[in-house]
Amino acid sequence: AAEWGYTKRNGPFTWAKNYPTAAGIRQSPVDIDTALATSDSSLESKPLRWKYVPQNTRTIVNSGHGWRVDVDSEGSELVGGPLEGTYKLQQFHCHWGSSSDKGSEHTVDGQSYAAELHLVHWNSSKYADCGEAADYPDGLTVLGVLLKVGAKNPELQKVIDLIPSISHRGEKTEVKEAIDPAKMLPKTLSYWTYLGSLTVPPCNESVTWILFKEPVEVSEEQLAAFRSLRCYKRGEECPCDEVDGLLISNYRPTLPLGTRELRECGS
Ligand SMILES: NS(=O)(=O)c1ccc(C(=O)NCc2c(F)c(F)c(F)c(F)c2F)cc1
Ligand SMILES: [Zn+2]
Repeated sequence: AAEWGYTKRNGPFTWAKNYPTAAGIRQSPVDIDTALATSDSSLESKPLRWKYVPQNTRTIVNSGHGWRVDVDSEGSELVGGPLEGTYKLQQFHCHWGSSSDKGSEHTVDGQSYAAELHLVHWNSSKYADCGEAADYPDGLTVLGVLLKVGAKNPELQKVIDLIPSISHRGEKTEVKEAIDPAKMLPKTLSYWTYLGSLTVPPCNESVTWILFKEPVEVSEEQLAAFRSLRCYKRGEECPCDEVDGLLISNYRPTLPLGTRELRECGS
C-alpha cells in the first residue's frame, strides 16, 4: 500500500482507508476551545513531575515524516497531573507547516502556531515497552509544546545542527551533544489535558494528551531547517508530489473533541 504522508494523494483525509482507527471518536489533534476547559482540583493537587537523562538521547532519524530523536527510556520518568503510575520518555519529534502561520497540530481557540513539539512517553507501570503500551487506552502520554516564531531556541539548535546528516528518509545519526528535553519545556507549567490518539497512522487511541499553555520560541531559520528534510530515500526518485520531496508540512488537521472532557491545570 502507498505509504501514508501529508500530500493530497496520501494525506490525513486518506488515512482511514488503511488505518480505520483514524476515523475513531478519540482522535488527535483537536482545537482547544478554552471556554470548554474545566479546571480540576485533582490536577492541581498532583503536580506534573518529570526527570530526564540528557545523556540518554541516542539517535536522530529522518522517519520520512519528520525528524525523531530516540531516547533510552531508562532513568526517565513522568508522573502526576492526570497520570496514574509512571511514564518513561521514548522519543521526541516535531510537526510544522510550509509557512509559520500554520504547522502546530493542536490549535487554541482556532489559532495555529508555527510548530508543535511532542515528547512521547509510555506507561512503564503497566506495560513492557512503548509498542505494547501503544495498544492500550492508558498506554501513552505525549507532552505537547506549542512553538511560535521568536528567538533562536538553543536546545532545539542541537537538533537543527544534525539535520544535514539526516536529509533523506531512513538516515540516522548519533546525537553526540546531549539534548535535555526538560530545557525545551515552557517556564510555566499550566496545561490542558484530554484523552486522544497518535496523530499519525496507525492513530492508536492510546494517548493521554498534556498540552502546555505557554508557547516556546523558535526562529524562522530553525523552522526553515525542518522544511529542508526530504521524504524519500537517497538515490530514489521523489514519490510524493510535494515540492521536490521536501517535508515542508507534516501536521494533521484537527478532529472533533466530541463528548470528550477537556481539563486544565493552572491559569
Ligand atoms: N504525533 S504523536 O501523536 O505524538 C506520535 C507519538 C508516537 C508515535 C509512535 O510511537 N509511533 C510508532 C508506532 C508505530 F510505528 C506502529 F506501527 C504502531 F503500531 C504503534 F503503536 C506505534 F506507536 C507516533 C506519533
Ligand atoms: Zn507528533
